[in-house]
Amino acid sequence: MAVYTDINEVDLKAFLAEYDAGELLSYKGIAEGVENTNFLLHTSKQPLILTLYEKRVDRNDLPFFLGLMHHLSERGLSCPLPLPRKDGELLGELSGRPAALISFLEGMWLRKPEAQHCREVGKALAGMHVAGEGFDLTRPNALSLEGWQTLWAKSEARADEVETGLEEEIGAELDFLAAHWPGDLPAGVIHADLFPDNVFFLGDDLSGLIDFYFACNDFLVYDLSICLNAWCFEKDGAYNITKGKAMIEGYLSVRPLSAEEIAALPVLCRGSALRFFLTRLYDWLTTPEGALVVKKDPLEYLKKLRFHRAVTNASEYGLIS
Ligand SMILES: Nc1ncnc2c1ncn2[C@@H]1O[C@H](COP(=O)(O)OP(=O)(O)O)[C@@H](O)[C@H]1O
Ligand SMILES: N[C@@H](CCOP(=O)(O)O)C(=O)O
Repeated sequence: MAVYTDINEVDLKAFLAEYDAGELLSYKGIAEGVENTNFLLHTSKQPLILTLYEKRVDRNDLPFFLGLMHHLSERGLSCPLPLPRKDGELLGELSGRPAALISFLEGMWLRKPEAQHCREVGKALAGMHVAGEGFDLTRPNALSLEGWQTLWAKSEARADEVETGLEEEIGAELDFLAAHWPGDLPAGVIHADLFPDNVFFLGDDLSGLIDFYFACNDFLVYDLSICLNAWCFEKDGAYNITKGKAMIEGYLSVRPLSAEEIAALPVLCRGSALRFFLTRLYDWLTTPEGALVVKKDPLEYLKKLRFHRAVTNASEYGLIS
């Protein structure tokens, strides 16, 4: 559940008065999500999402996230559009938190995505990469090689509580990735968290992408590796090559991949599996029992990481050369 900050009607009405958003009819907290507090608002004009940015989001990054949604939306990507206030600002404040109003996106996320949906996600991801060209703000990826080391330093001593031998295994993995991470690949704005819960569908049609709060600048194909990890494994831990093939074909139908990008895919998949393992491990070890947020299982990503370690060629992900 993710309603960390409560709001009252008087403050909300005062906040809304800064926008040309109509009269407030109703509002309710949204239980889903991990990072921020979200409310669904109905006004006399339109449904809206109100997001209050919580502590883990750096206030200095908000112009990047909100500006990016605006940029992508203007270029035809279906994603939430931040509403400007009457003074032109995209950001306000409510209950002591930075807060924004964004447009409501129709659709719901798929609990059991199939290969055809993975194809749509591949297309939409490449569409986002193309639409992101020309966005003039930049944000380095705080969750790449350096950030992993920082996170690991906070969890390393207790890692073996989760599985014996982890301290050694992850230490070696970090060394491997530091030595083999690609130096130069096509880069741009990536979503960096395009998991099933951040992609909406209406029936079998993809209706839009949400949750740009990990977006940053990095290798474009790294984003594809994140999606292969998030969408193409089954509950039993097996990689589903049919889904992977569909996702890669969908991506390639919009944006080609160079030989260097293809060759780098196995190591990038290792990196993205490690990235989600590390954030989950940190949360696993530090979230107090009884907290209102659902802790995600780090071992799911350890299994994926071990799978990628055995991959020698991108064709094992379903890529047909
Ligand atoms: N623009 C939107 N349109 C419709 N629903 C949204 C929108 N943004 C967020 N939501 C709802 O709020 C939930 C949590 O949003 P999300 O951005 O993923 O939060 P968090 O960053 O905390 O993980 C989503 O699963 C969805 O139900
Ligand atoms: N996708 C991440 C967690 C971030 O959650 P989100 O609700 O912001 O997408 C994971 O699965 O570890």
